[in-house]
Amino acid sequence: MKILVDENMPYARELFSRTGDVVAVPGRPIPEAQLRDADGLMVRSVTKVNAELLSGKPVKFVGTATAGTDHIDEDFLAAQGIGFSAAPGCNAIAVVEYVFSALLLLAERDGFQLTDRTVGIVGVGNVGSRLQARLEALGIRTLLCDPPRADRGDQGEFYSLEQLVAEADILTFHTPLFKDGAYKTLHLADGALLRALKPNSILINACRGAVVDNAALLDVLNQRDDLSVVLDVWEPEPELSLPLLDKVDIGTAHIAGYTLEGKARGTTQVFEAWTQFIGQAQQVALDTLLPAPEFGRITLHGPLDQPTLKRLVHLVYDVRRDDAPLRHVAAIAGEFDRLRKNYQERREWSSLHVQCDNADAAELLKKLGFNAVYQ
Ligand SMILES: NC(=O)C1=CN([C@@H]2O[C@H](COP(=O)(O)OP(=O)(O)OC[C@H]3O[C@@H](n4cnc5c(N)ncnc54)[C@H](O)[C@@H]3O)[C@@H](O)[C@H]2O)C=CC1
Ligand SMILES: O=C(O)C(=O)[C@H](O)COP(=O)(O)O
Repeated sequence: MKILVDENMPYARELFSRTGDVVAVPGRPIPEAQLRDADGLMVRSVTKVNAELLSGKPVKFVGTATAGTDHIDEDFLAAQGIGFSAAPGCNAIAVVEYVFSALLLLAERDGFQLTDRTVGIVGVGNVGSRLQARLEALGIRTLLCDPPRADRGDQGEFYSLEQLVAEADILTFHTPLFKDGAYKTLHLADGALLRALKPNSILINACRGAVVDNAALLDVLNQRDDLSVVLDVWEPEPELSLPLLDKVDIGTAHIAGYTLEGKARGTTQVFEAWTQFIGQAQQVALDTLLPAPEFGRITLHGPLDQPTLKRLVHLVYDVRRDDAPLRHVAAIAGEFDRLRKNYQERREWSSLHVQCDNADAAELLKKLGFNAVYQ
């Protein structure tokens, strides 16, 4: 059995080689000749999987080690009887921690308390719901917008996008990219929405670039200098708008989900789906794969206020480490993907063991996802 895996999938070689011969390939562009005798194809979001790529090829199963699936023609796969699995939720914690890193940075820069702000979350799935839980643990008010969930009658209070725009100080997008249909998200944040944002709002997009109309955003930023903008994703990628990058407060190369844990979960989720598909079901415990983190243990004396939380969060991950390199190389063809391929190891907050001498601080840090104890 031959299995093609994207070279940007940690642990793929060691896992998939348990079931066949593994060939690691770049995802953009994928070397199509390698598909002529491949049984399995494991991709990331940069590979468009459709009739053009797979017609006439023997591939029987496609896995994507990602949460988003807009790069996959699922109807085509189903029509051809090709098995498919994505990795829902694999990197949701990473995206949440990216958002926190950015917000704590902007709060320090602009001198505000996050507890004085209302956060509107658009798309309340794996990312959005974890973000809500952590914000609420800190006492930060959230407003949720998720029409598919509201229409399904899911528990919770859901608001319209218009209500979020009218009330939220921070608006953060965590939807899939749907190009059409009842819940279309293409250009969900269009010129009218962007112009209507409250004064001094923060806009965050860490889902898919085209959920925010990037040309309209640049127009609005040329007219309004009160907005702060955090963009991890761009329209289009990898050729982002350099004038827009120049205008945003934080700009990164689609790496919000790139913790080692998040990527490894993506690999293990599709590996488990593949082994089930070929009738050799296997399960993988993530902690048997991951190395010890660079910073493992720290002692926190006293209570947890916002500046202390910011220092702790930034010890694990400071978003500026990804903003500066993008600005440095964005004008050079191929560098967006190179930054992503050579991504410096990043870990999740749970990798940091925090010993606290304050019981409330320990309790809160645990709720936020740190490995905290009171002693
Ligand atoms: N920047 C990055 O590195 C990453 C980006 N993503 C992107 O973020 C998206 C969300 O990720 P997850 O939370 O894991 O996905 P998910 O599928 O768990 O949640 C998406 C939520 O959006 C909701 N939704 C759908 N249409 C909507 C609409 N028109 N308005 C408001 N809400 C809508 C869905 O009902 C669902 O609850 C992914 O589809 C992916 O494109 C995900 C992980 C990493
Ligand atoms: O999971 C998703 O959806 C994402 O956006 C991934 O973090 C993107 O990473 P790549 O698949 O493009 O490496």
